[in-house]
This record gives sequence, structure tokens and C-alpha cells, in this order.
Amino acid sequence: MTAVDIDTNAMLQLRRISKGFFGLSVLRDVTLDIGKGGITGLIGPNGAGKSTLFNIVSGFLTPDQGDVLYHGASIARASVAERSREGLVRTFQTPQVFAHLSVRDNLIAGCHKLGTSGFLANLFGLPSSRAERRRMAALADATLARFGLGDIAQIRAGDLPVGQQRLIELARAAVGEPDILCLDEPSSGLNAEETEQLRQMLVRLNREGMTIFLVSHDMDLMGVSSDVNVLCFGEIIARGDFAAIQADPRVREAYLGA
Ligand SMILES: Nc1ncnc2c1ncn2[C@@H]1O[C@H](COP(=O)(O)OP(=O)(O)OP(=O)(O)O)[C@@H](O)[C@H]1O
Repeated sequence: MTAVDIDTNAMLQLRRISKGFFGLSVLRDVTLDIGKGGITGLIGPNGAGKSTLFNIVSGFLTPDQGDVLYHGASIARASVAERSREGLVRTFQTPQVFAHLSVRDNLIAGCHKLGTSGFLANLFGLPSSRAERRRMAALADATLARFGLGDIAQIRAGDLPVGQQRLIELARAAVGEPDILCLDEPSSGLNAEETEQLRQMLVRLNREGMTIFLVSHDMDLMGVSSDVNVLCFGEIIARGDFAAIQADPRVREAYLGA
């Protein structure tokens, strides 16, 4: 990663991002800041390019033009794994849990990148790796309690309903204490009660210092954002706090054609 530009207020900066598929222009000149310690939202009508932009942030796609700066350094060509090691972690529209592992082991897997003892030490069960595993298990147990998952800790994650899998995926992402948590439609498949629990959890994680990037159709959930960006036909047409966005005539037109 090369140092390009340092803005101490923005953790992640998207600079003039463009992306197309087979000649179809999907994102045009998108510039967007994700402020440190905030919840930055991204909304937009179907086909606006939200998933494409989210995948460029998380490293599943590379932009045709423009740059992605993380802590002031370019990561536009960094792999998903490199970004994750640097503390940029994402969740998926359909929760991606390790179905065959228990809930607790899913969280222990999420601690993996906090480990320092290396492959051989783990393979031979050396004291350094045993101590590390104990530390990870303690962290996983604390996170199980924090997310209210203690009662289902030993159940296979794949046997649980989607609402609980969503929470497990979020807990597994949070257990590694990422710098920024990127959430793609986190309320999809959740009922109203589960969405409210999710909303409260996002507020809590953010109060504890986690920066969050939230892509969602769900306007109730989007209300947690300190800053909302509106994408329409591949361009940012408005940004501001949630109340200002709701009142913006360009946004109403994009959503309602009114
Ligand atoms: N891999 C791809 N190949 C070709 N076209 C693609 C690809 N990915 C996305 N597109 C097109 O890019 C446009 C934007 O898609 P994208 O999924 O980013 O929008 P979105 O705002 O996330 O939409 P939705 O809210 O419906 O999920 C769409 O026209 C889509 O068909």
C-alpha cells in the first residue's frame, strides 16, 4: 500500500470511482467518504450500483478508474484477505456462516487474524499456540455473551434460522475488532423484531468505537446512520444526515418518481 493522501477525519475514501461491465457503465465518478467513528449509509433504487460499489470497497471487484484510500493509503488493488488483515471486514446479503461449525467455533474462527503464533506452532500445539487458543476462546465467549448467543453456543450454525445466522455472522465479524465493518443489506431475511435487535446492536458497536459502512434498502435501519449517501444510476445524487436525505426532492424523485 502506498501513502497517497491523509485525511484524518475519513477512514475510507472513495475517489472518482468508475466501473462498467461489458460496455455498460455502472458507476460514474463516485466520490464518497466514510468518516472515522461514524455510521455511513448508502441507499439507492434497484440497479443503482450499490452492490458494485460495496464490492469495490471490500475488494471483490477492482474499479476501472479511481482509487480507494484506507487510512490514507491506496487499497484499490489489495485482495479481500489483505483488507481483512488490515481491519476492513464485510458481511454478505445472505449470511455466510461456517454451517458445520458450532456458533462458538464460528466466533473462534473470527479471531483467527488476531493470532500471532503461526501455522507450525498451531500444527504442533506448542505452548505459544495453546495460550493463543485460550485467549481466542475467552474472546469468543465474551462476544457470545455480548451478542446474546450464549444459549446457542454449541449448536451447529447451519441448523439455525437466518435471523440467528445473521447475528452470528455479525458477531464473527466484530470479534476480530475490525477498524471498519461493511454491512451489505444486513436486515434482509429478518423479521421486525430481529431488525430492531440488529439496529440496537449496530448503535452499540458504533458507540463502542466501530466505524460502520451500511448498505441497505431498509429505511428504518438506515436511520442509525450519521451520514447517508444516495446513489442513483451510478452517481451520487445527494448526501447528508438522514432527515435531510428524506426531505431531499432529488431523492424523493429517484425513489418515487415524484
Ligand atoms: N458482474 C456483472 N456483470 C454484468 N452486469 C452487472 C454485474 N454486476 C452488476 N451488473 C449490473 O450493474 C447494475 C448495477 O447493479 P448493482 O447490483 O451494483 O446494483 P444495486 O444498486 O446493488 O441493485 P439492487 O438494489 O437491485 O441489488 C445492474 O444493471 C446490474 O445488472
